[in-house]
Order: sequence, then C-alpha cells, then structure tokens
Amino acid sequence: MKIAVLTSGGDAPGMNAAIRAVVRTGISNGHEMFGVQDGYRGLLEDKIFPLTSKDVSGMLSAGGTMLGTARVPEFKEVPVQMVAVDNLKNRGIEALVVIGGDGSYKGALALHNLEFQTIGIPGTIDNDVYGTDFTIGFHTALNTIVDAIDKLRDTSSSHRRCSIIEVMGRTSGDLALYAGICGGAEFIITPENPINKEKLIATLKKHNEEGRRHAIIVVTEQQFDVHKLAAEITIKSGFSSRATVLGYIQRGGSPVAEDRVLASRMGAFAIEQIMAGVSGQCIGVRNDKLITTPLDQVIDHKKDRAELYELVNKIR
Ligand SMILES: Nc1ncnc2c1ncn2[C@@H]1O[C@H](COP(=O)(O)OP(=O)(O)O)[C@@H](O)[C@H]1O
Ligand SMILES: O=P(O)(O)OC[C@H]1O[C@](O)(COP(=O)(O)O)[C@@H](O)[C@@H]1O
Ligand SMILES: [Mg+2]
Repeated sequence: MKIAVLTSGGDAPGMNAAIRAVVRTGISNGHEMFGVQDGYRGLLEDKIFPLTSKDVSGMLSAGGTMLGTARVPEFKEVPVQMVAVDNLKNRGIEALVVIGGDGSYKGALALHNLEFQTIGIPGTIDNDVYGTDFTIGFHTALNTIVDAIDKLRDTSSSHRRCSIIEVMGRTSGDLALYAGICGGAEFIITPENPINKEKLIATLKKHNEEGRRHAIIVVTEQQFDVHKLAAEITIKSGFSSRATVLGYIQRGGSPVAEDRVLASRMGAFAIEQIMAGVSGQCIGVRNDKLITTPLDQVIDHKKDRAELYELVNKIR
C-alpha cells in the first residue's frame, strides 16, 4: 500500500517524531511511504515525495516539522479538496495521515467524506483537541512557558512587580491553566475563566499593601491588551506591573520526552489503524491507552477543565 503523511496548521514540537514513527512503522509493514510538503498546500500543488527510513533519521529530537506546514484557507472548499484527492490517487496513494490540530482535522474529515482513507494525529501546542488527553507538542510548549515564568518571577520579585505573561492557545486555556498551576500564578485568565478586573485589582491592591514582592498573572492570548492591563494595574493597585508576550518561542525547540513518547506511540498506532481499514478517525491517548474517535465527534468539542480550575482555587 502507498501511504502519505503531512503536517498542517501551527508546527508543534514532536511532529517530526510522529512523522518518523509513521514512516518507519509503514516501511516495516511493507508499505511505500510518502511525505507531503507544507500540509494541504502540498496536496494541491502535488508536492509529494517518497520517504525512506533513512530520511527520518535524527528526527526524534528535532523541533518544527521536516515536511513544512501551512495554513490553506481555500481547503474548506469541496472542489479544492477534490484536487487533493486526485493528486493522491494519481500517484497510487491510498491513505493519508494528517498530523495537526482541530482545523486540520476538518480537512481530514473532508477527505474521508470524499471516500479517501484518512486518519488524524493530534499535533498542536494548544491541546485543544477533544479526542485525546494530550496533543503532541503541548508538554514541550508548557515547559517553555514554565521556564519563562520562573525567570520572570526572579526579576519581578527583585523589583517588587506584578508580571503578566501572555501565552498562546487560541480559544483554549490549557497552556495558561497548566502553566499557571506549575508556576504558582496568582491569577489565570483564559477563555474558560475570563477576567474579573475589579477582583483582580482589589486583590493586587491588598497584596501590595501586605508588602508582597511579586505577583504572576498568566493570560491566554487574544483576549485583551496585556500591556494596557499592566498600566491599569500599576495605576489602580499601586503594584508596579509589566507584561511579557511570549510569542513564537513557545512553538520551537526539541520535544520533551513526554512528547517524543506520545508522538512515537501515536504514529505507529496510526499506521496499524490504516492497515485495519480505519478512516475518518483520529488517534488519541486516554488514561494512557491509545484510542480512536470519529473525527466528526471531536471537532468543535471542548474538554472539561472544572477540576483543574477548582484546584487553582484550593492551592492559591
Ligand atoms: N472547515 C475546514 N475544512 C477543510 N479544511 C480546513 C477547515 N478548517 C481548517 N482547515 C484546514 O486546516 C488547516 C489548518 O487549520 P488551523 O486551524 O490553521 O490549524 P490547526 O490544525 O493546527 O488547528 C487550515 O489552514 C485549512 O487548510
Ligand atoms: O502561526 P500563526 O498563523 O500566527 O498562528 C498562531 C497560532 O498558532 C498556534 O501557535 C497553534 O495553533 P494551531 O495548532 O491551531 O495552528 C496558536 O497557539 C496561535 O494562536
Ligand atoms: Mg488549532
């Protein structure tokens, strides 16, 4: 069988480890493996090439994605998706592994609906994929953020400041929530736990009067201007405040051990599922067991984080 693999959406540490596992498991089961350049863009432009076991050598620890990735808005249109299927079929390719996030899964479902065998592997730092406890890349990005919080705490307490740290995550608060727990943040502001400005200012005013030397606020991106919030905190609470936007540094770097293991397990499992004839499903891990879930049940669903937000209140 000829099987292709692509990475799509934002790159995530561990995508390369997943490609490696897909390619090597495929080859060891007698299949011919292909890589697609720059996600769905490469499917449309027919940038598809063979991958050998040696081609993925050294990829376990490499950040980014060796296949390249892209955002391809026009892939939402059915005639465009049909071009992708034609290009795959013209090469005799019978199945596709899509490594990406929630958006990429919509593309994968579309290909499945066009009767092309497609399977998804969750690769995104956002951890916003419902069909898995963790996505590939999340733990590496989380460690980068926690490291940054630890460093910002050093300078904040030296200057008696309140530090606001804006992290990625789009509509998912997981990076902020987990990093806030790891970094002992005083406040965690996410799409699931929006800002209560009056309470925030009143608490910081109290902390300032008590003579506390630092405060940490972790915020998910795209909610409000963190620099404006820092200025407002400085004026209204008396606690001098600065904001740091961590940005793309969160997406880079060598994957941590947890992401390497997750990527390797999911990559190998994806090929086994393809060999079993599975399509329109995505790979996940739940309670440390590999699972598959239909893509249409995963898309646009959110994970319940009530227990973790309760934990934040207990240990604050
Ligand atoms: N509704 C959709 N139908 C088909 N393809 C989609 C759809 N939504 C997103 N995609 C494709 O998936 C790509 C990646 O999605 P995006 O949301 O940017 O990243 P991620 O997959 O990491 O969440 C998009 O650029 C587009 O090509
Ligand atoms: O690289 P871009 O297009 O600026 O995208 C930034 C977005 O990509 C991410 O880093 C990853 O998101 P996706 O996995 O959905 O692509 C988000 O956290 C962030 O909002
Ligand atoms: Mg996404």
